[in-house]
Amino acid sequence: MNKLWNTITEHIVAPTRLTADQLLGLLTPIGRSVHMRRHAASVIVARVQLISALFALLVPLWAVVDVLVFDGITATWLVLLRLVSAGVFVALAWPREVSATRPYTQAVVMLLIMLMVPPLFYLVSLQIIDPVGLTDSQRLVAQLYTFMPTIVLGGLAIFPLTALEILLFSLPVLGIALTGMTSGGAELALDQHGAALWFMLMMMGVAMFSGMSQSHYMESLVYKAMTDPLTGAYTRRSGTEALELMFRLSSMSGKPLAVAFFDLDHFKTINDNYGHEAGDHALCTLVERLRGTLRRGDVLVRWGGEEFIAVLPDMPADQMPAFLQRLRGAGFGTRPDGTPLTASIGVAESMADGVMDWPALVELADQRMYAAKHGGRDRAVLPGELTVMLEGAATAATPTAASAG
Ligand SMILES: Nc1nc2c(ncn2[C@@H]2O[C@H](COP(=O)(O)OP(=O)(O)OP(=O)(O)O)[C@@H](O)[C@H]2O)c(=O)[nH]1
Repeated sequence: MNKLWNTITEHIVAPTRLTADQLLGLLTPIGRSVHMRRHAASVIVARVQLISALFALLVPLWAVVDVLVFDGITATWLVLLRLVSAGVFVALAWPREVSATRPYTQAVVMLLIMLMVPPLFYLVSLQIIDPVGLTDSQRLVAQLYTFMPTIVLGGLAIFPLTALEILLFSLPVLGIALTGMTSGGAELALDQHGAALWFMLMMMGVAMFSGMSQSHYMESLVYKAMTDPLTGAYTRRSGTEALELMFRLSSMSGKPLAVAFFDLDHFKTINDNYGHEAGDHALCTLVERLRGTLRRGDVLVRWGGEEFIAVLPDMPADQMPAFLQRLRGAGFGTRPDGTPLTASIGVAESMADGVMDWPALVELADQRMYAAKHGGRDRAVLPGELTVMLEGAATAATPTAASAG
């Protein structure tokens, strides 16, 4: 079964492989990390600006065709419509910074506005052009406008969007196209409506496939640039960027942000007794276990050699014991001699600790990690200096119950 899955995903998203979790991430943006969301948002904003700049030039230029083909009044209305559309495109193309706090919202709004202009142009053009008594050339130009919603659906393919996003962006465009078809009078017969709809749905499918591949490719590149090659955790540099953004977002939304600082106990003895490779293996196992426990949207950072921090958005201090229970269940892996690998953990939470910025939050978690070390290791110190013992945490096969003291 696994082999079949790998073969399928290898061919679909070659040259990279796709895990079930990654596939879920391509279907819906829910749970995407802030980093990925910000990268996707900056790609979307940049592309919207580029296409809008192009359309800001092309849309008024096409007025020459309207003037040559249609009568004076129709051409005047169409030219006016073109000027309004070009104005919207100019506004979208205008140089601007990607929002530091709400990049995704900005990207969605800009993309939606850009996508709605051509279908709305088509809808209004139906009111301007009288379908009765059109000459051949007038009919040809008018029919070209009916393609606008379809072109927009195809255009979605150049954005790194998930399947759900493509669907949501397509719905208003399809709605306008249907409205246009039903108000287009006798010019478009029902059989043509069917073909046009079928074509639009196909375009939507192509856009979905392309958007998902782009998202996956973008995420792979971003992932490579941001992660530590040994463990796959975020590097300290990308981790601090994520922390800064997540702290700002949590302050704005009034939600708590927690940081758990992990330091493996007596890690040096693994290197000394079994070699550096065994030490590397232990670090990778730790990250794998932590990953299994963290939620989508949590961020795991390799802060230093055998020090890691987990950034946990929307995690109030009173949920920490449950979080530690889950950690205990997964364990941190074993030493080469089979004994459990243990860690000392310091946890800080923005609201319970009343900290004003992310460096203070990390500093506090670090201090509590040291308190856990000095208290005897293999334990966690939480806000309010509550200590949670973690004995046995590393025995992956036989998780034990937590005891707070
Ligand atoms: N194998 C391996 N070892 C590393 C890596 N990065 C740091 N280390 C080692 O991690 C060890 C950290 O040792 P210490 O800071 O003395 O801490 P410890 O032995 O874990 O003891 P306590 O923290 O006091 O429990 C050092 O020996 C580093 O060389 C790495 O990427 N791979």
